[in-house]
Amino acid sequence: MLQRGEPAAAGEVRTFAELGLRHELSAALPFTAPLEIQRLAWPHLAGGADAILVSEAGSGKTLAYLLPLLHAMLERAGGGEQIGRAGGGEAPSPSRTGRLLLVVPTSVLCEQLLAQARALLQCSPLLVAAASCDHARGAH
Ligand SMILES: Nc1ncnc2c1ncn2[C@@H]1O[C@H](COP(=O)(O)OP(=O)(O)OP(=O)(O)O)[C@@H](O)[C@H]1O
Repeated sequence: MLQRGEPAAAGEVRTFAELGLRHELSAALPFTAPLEIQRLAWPHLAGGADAILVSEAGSGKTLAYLLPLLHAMLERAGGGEQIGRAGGGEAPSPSRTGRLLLVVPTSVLCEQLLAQARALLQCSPLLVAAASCDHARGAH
């Protein structure tokens, strides 16, 4: 479990580039500097470890898990090569990238996460989709 105030394993990095975030993702990101929870989470989640992220509301947890997990998928698909949408290339198969399943408790959060993931993936060939069971079950 990672708590606020713990020293970042990645050191006092100041930018996402210093964390090693792939260009396909950083190019789509409106920020250059990671927030504290994003610095703390990075080495664990990008390295494939399990982690529970704990910090106050609005502290940046969404990108803290989304960026390293998408980064890891692109690493599996492209290794050191940048892979992009240029030329209309096909999306890499899930057998190369792995699949990422995000489960959130409400359809509103689902919509917000979908929009954020789509924005982040505008320069990469990964595909994103969402499903909500609100209408089918009358519950989230
Ligand atoms: N590196 C960053 N630099 C500046 N702003 C950021 C950064 N990362 C995220 N934000 C912004 O911070 C705000 C809060 O982010 P986010 O919703 O991910 O927080 P959260 O911890 O998941 O909140 P909650 O606990 O309410 O779900 C958003 O407006 C987001 O765009």
